[in-house]
Amino acid sequence: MNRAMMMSAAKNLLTRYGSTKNNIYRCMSTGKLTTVDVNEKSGVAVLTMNRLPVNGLNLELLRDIRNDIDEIEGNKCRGLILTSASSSVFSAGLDIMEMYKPNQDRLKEFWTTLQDTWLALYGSSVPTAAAINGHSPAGGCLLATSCEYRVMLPKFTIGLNETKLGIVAPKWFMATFCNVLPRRVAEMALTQGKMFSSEEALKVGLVDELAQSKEEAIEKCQQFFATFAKTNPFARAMTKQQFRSKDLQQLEDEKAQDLEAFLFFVNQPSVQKGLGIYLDSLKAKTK
Ligand SMILES: CC/C=C\C/C=C\CCCC/C=C/C(=O)SCCNC(=O)CCNC(=O)[C@H](O)C(C)(C)COP(=O)(O)OP(=O)(O)OC[C@H]1O[C@@H](n2cnc3c(N)ncnc32)[C@H](O)[C@@H]1OP(=O)(O)O
Repeated sequence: MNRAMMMSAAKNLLTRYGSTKNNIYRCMSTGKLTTVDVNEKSGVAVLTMNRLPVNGLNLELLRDIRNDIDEIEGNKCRGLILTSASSSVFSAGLDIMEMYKPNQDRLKEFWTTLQDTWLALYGSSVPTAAAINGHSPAGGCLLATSCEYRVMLPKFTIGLNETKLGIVAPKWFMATFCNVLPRRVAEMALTQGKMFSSEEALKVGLVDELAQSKEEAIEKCQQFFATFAKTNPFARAMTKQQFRSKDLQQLEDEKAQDLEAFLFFVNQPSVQKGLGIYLDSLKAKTK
């Protein structure tokens, strides 16, 4: 984060917390594929992804999540908990249909919106946590690891499985993973495309706690936010943003090249072939 960005972030935060210390605001859901419910007492917003069956991250869902994050920030919420309306899938990651035989204009818009959603979530000044109430591969894992804290239900899986699909996780996916896991564990898991069970994820630190139900997971996320009760929100947010500034700045600087690399990679005939085979294998499962 450069000096100008830092000053602007500081100004935003001062405006937000300066005069509103004791007020609680209600956030409104902006999208059709998400809902946002605010606990009026705690001021914590629960952002629920609701694109069933698997919360595949298509352009519209990403837009809704992005707009919700902006609204939650703007409405001075005290925390953001990301979760899913499905009882078995947090998010299946990027909707592969967006990348398979794509319309090129939409493909550009899709990737740019993913970049912006990540910048907004990873760099959010509001405390963030994920209540991971289902499987969370690839882009689902990216969303969860972009948050500051993770509580997961048992018997699901989470990880960056891109190498198993013949694709490469972009640098900022990897940086997000490395912000959570020891570097050695992250490198092994990334190269293997490893999906961790909930129990394994807890053991390596990919998630912070397990919970037996979604309600319990949300409660544990709220308890995490309560650990900031005696901290100054401005100092807290600036510390988080400075801690993450290298990763954020890198994507800000390389956004155009990252988009170009994505477009080039996705349009390779061998990648298209691989995506088609993978989609068929997913569909064959349900027959
Ligand atoms: C130098 C490099 C520069 C740039 C890099 C370039 C490019 C690439 C980077 C891209 C990074 C990619 C990130 C991703 O997120 S890719 C997506 C990865 N996701 C997965 O592999 C998950 C696949 N899904 C599953 O494993 C299971 O669906 C899941 C989540 C465990 C749930 O299982 P279940 O409840 O049994 O549900 P089904 O499998 O029956 O699925 C129901 C239905 O949904 C369809 N579906 C599932 N996942 C996806 C998906 N990700 N995209 C699109 N569609 C999906 C599935 O086919 C079923 O469809 P149907 O029509 O049969 O009902």
